[in-house]
Amino acid sequence: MAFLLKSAHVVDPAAGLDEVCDVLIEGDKIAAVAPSLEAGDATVLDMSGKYLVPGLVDMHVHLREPGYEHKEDIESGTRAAAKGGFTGVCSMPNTDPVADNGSVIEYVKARAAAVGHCRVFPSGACSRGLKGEALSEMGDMVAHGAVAFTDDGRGVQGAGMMRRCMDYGKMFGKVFMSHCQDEDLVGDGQINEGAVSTRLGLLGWPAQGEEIQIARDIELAKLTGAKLHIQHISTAYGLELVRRAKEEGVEVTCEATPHHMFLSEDDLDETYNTSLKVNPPLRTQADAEAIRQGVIDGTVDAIVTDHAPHAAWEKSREFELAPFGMIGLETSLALVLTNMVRTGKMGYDRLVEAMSIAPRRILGLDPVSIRPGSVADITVFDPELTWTVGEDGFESKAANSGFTGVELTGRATDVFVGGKQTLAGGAVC
Ligand SMILES: NC(=O)N[C@@H](CC(=O)O)C(=O)O
Ligand SMILES: [Zn+2]
Ligand SMILES: [Zn+2]
Repeated sequence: MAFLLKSAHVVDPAAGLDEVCDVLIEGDKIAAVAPSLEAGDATVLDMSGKYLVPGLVDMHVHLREPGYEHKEDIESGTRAAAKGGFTGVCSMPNTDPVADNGSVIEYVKARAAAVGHCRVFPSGACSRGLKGEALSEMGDMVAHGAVAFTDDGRGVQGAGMMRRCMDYGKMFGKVFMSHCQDEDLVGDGQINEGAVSTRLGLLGWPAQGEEIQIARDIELAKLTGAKLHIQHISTAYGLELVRRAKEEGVEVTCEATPHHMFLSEDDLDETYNTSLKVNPPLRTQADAEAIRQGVIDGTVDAIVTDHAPHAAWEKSREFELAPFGMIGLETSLALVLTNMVRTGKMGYDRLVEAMSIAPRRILGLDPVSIRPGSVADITVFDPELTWTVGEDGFESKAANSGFTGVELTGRATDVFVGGKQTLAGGAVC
């Protein structure tokens, strides 16, 4: 199958492209990129007015399969990813059974190959059963295609355990993605500790409950030489710790979510909207501003969703009993376009770095670029398309978005994965 994508505004800092041109896809590869290409036998798609970028990758996604298919499964989660403009996602291991050995990794890959609407790069647990007690089968998982290690959903509580994970696992060359949460300090904390938690009568979760483990893991990365990636960073000081470590030359990267960039504890009110209950919690407006600044200046390497679907009945409970997490795959690109690019805070090139180039680099995936010979993983979006979150439902099985009812401008229209169209005119194929 061949496609000629005509007259799109191509942005790819890795290829030095920021101009209107045509892109020819033949088979699974990009065959040509030039101002005016002949169609030949190719299907011609007019992309004028749209932006075309190297396929977006979300390196933090909970697909929930195996075990929690009532929340999401690999088909529905990757369907949501395609709708949101993604060509690939990194799946988290907090499934049932936990992805802590090669057979669960193999299962995720096989399901993704059979029913997926995008590529799935599985991550594997650091510790067996996410218990923080014994090492997972890291070598077995890597042999079956795991791209990273993480106990996401929990912090590894013991510093000695984290050290052993890093010391052993670093021989596989994969990155350690750290969910930073000191359970003793956070306890049953529900939202950020401060005036809002006091007013709403909810137990507080101090910033230090996250920052202590960020500081610890940076020190452990220095001790072991392992590659470290801080997940869903939410506080200004946590980001400052990463900034300083980078300046010192430590191999550390970090990611942030749109909800930590564009929402804050001040969005929580007496409605006790459980969609706003996330781990780590929404912080202060100053924290959100610092995270946005970090995305602009590159201290935040990657924008991720931490797409965490839950069934309606699980979220429709008392705030303290509802699980943590919100969905994000279908809103991430639009939120960044609306709040960062349209407002002039950052350019399309920075968006491509944070949502496409950096995630692949951190996970050690093959780079994708808009140039001849590259794999044809491509995202096309209309920067002028205005829509309201949730108005047509979600492709995800879940609806626990913190942005429902918000009007956004910009949306993915077409996606290609290995030359195969997975989103066409806004509809998942
Ligand atoms: N982020 C969340 O609030 N929830 C995640 C776990 C996690 O990412 O830590 C989940 O699995 O539901
Ligand atoms: Zn987490
Ligand atoms: Zn997560």
